[in-house]
Amino acid sequence: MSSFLAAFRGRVLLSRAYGVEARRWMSVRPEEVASTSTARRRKVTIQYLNQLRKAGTPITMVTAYDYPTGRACETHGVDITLVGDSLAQVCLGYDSTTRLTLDEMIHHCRAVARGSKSPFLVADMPFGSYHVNTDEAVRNAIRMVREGGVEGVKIEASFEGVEIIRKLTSIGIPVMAHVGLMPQRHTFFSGYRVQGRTAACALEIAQGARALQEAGAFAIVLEAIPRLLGMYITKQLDIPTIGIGAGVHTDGQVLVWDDLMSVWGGHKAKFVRQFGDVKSAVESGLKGYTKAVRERSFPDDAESYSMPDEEWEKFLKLAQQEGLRGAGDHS
Ligand SMILES: Nc1nc(=O)c2c([nH]1)NC[C@@H]1CN(c3ccc(C(=O)N[C@@H](CCC(=O)O)C(=O)O)cc3)CN21
Ligand SMILES: CC(C)C(=O)C(=O)O
Ligand SMILES: [Mg+2]
Repeated sequence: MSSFLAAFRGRVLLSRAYGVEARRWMSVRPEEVASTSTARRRKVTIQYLNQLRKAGTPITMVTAYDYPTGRACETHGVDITLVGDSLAQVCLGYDSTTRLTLDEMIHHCRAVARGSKSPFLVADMPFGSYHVNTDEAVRNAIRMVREGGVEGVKIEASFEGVEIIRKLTSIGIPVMAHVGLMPQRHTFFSGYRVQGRTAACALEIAQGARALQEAGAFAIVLEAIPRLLGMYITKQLDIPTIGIGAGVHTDGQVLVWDDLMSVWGGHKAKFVRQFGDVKSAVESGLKGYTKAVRERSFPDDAESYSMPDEEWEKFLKLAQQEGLRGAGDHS
């Protein structure tokens, strides 16, 4: 499909989903979006992401699980903030994302949403919240939008996600697909394994990705697949691809906050690069604090409060009259 046709089709799909207001809104330049009367006043829209893709400007996506990380993503110009279900492991201490409940996810979405106004805000639908049937998936996605305040949802699925994506898109909930390594299926696959290393498996992933695009996904995460396959799927599709362990030729990249900031002390996948060193900052901060408290160098006078000398003298007299025991009165 030519990119013109794709853009047109995307526009029709979105117009159908969002109505006349969206058609007007979508024809404005992205830098103007913030000043339109749209409710969220987002700077980063689906249209803007597609423009980045067409311009060959890589899209940046980072996970966030709370208000301060949401604020940081906003302040430092991240394009998409993802409330990933990695939340379960890096933030809540579960051993798998499959343990995360929808209520827990929504609780964190609300915090991130309060801190993140301009990046496009997407959240993972937790394991089990979209698997039983399409009606339940719709009901739960609506909760994530209405209660969680997210703009789009992400689901880990290949062909089996087509119907859900079609339905959610038709009612105006943008869906990001996620193929390749699907962490919510780690038990079935006996671990977190690179996917698509054989011709047959690669073909299945490529065809699945195409089907999810046709179903209406606005973007797709490619996780842990060979870089050649990441490049192939990116060329094949008209929607942005966001890679994590899918090589450098995808339209964008995503990493887990705790991985890229070196907070996460657990297993580190091959695709992780540590750009920040929060772990060292935390270590030196806590060591310094506990040492200063123990040697009574914290707090100093500037970090505590004073009172007028005459009030202090009056207080001591009053306290003595009342029979209180205090400073210099312990013997
Ligand atoms: N901290 C963190 N980062 C993540 O990226 C992440 C989470 N947690 N939790 C949820 C899922 C789990 N993910 C994972 C976990 C492990 C590997 C991993 O170790 N993969 C092997 C592949 C080995 C192979 O098949 O050759 C690796 O060595 O990279 C990959 C993705 C991605 N998600
Ligand atoms: C790593 C990203 C893509 C994710 O799904 C998560 O953080 O849960
Ligand atoms: Mg996830």
